[in-house]
Amino acid sequence: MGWGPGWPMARPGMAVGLLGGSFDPAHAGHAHLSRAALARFGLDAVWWLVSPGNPLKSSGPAPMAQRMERARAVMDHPRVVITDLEAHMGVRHTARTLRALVACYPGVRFVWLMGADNMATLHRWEDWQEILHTMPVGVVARPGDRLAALTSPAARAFHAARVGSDTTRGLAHRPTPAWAFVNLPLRPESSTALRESGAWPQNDP
Ligand SMILES: Nc1ncnc2c1ncn2[C@@H]1O[C@H](COP(=O)(O)OP(=O)(O)OP(=O)(O)O)[C@@H](O)[C@H]1O
Ligand SMILES: O=C(O)c1ccc[n+]([C@@H]2O[C@H](COP(=O)([O-])O)[C@@H](O)[C@H]2O)c1
Repeated sequence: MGWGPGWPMARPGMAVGLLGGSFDPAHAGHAHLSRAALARFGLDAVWWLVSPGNPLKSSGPAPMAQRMERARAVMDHPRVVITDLEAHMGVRHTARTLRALVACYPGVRFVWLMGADNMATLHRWEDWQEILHTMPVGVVARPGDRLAALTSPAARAFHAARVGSDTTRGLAHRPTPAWAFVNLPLRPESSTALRESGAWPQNDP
């Protein structure tokens, strides 16, 4: 598996945040998280990894082309790149994705980004400890999930690796394991709410 045509460019030393997600559909909460991550973690770019399908979700998302189109409409920012790299690589488990990207982009300082809800369940992901050893992790507050994230099995297991809130800007350059939690003005948007409201096509059966 190697770097391919159409993949985003990144120079060694660049700090790049990776926001994996179902984006079914993308919404203003994702855009808010991305802008905040650029500022709070001192990132040069954020790449959205629009997932072929969350390994823990039983029903598949809407077709990739539809989700990519919506993502591009929601997030039009010079430093945010919308990608379907996991589909190209044929992977959907994050540990495998991160392994591949680190190998394909030597010298690039990646940070895995996620909302607090995902930090709360990280211990159920494949090779989740490896994720924390592969790159620093930046977690962004989400309504209702702050406490669950900060008391989660992953947070407890990696308690000593938590970076203070005053030093999050250099997160990408920290030795691993390192993770940071940032409290932002919370955004209530969720893809579930949009699907339930009928504003987004139902999943394929
Ligand atoms: N409003 C939000 N605030 C902070 N983080 C968010 C927000 N919405 C989504 N995220 C984060 O963005 C990433 C991708 O989210 P995802 O595509 O699953 O959207 P979602 O709204 O959580 O979807 P669903 O409701 O289907 O679970 C996840 O890490 C998630 O925690
Ligand atoms: O690797 C795993 O086992 C794993 C389990 C659950 C979720 N993830 C990833 O977490 C990201 C957020 O997923 P979602 O569905 O909450 O948007 C997305 O990139 C998923 O592939 C990964």
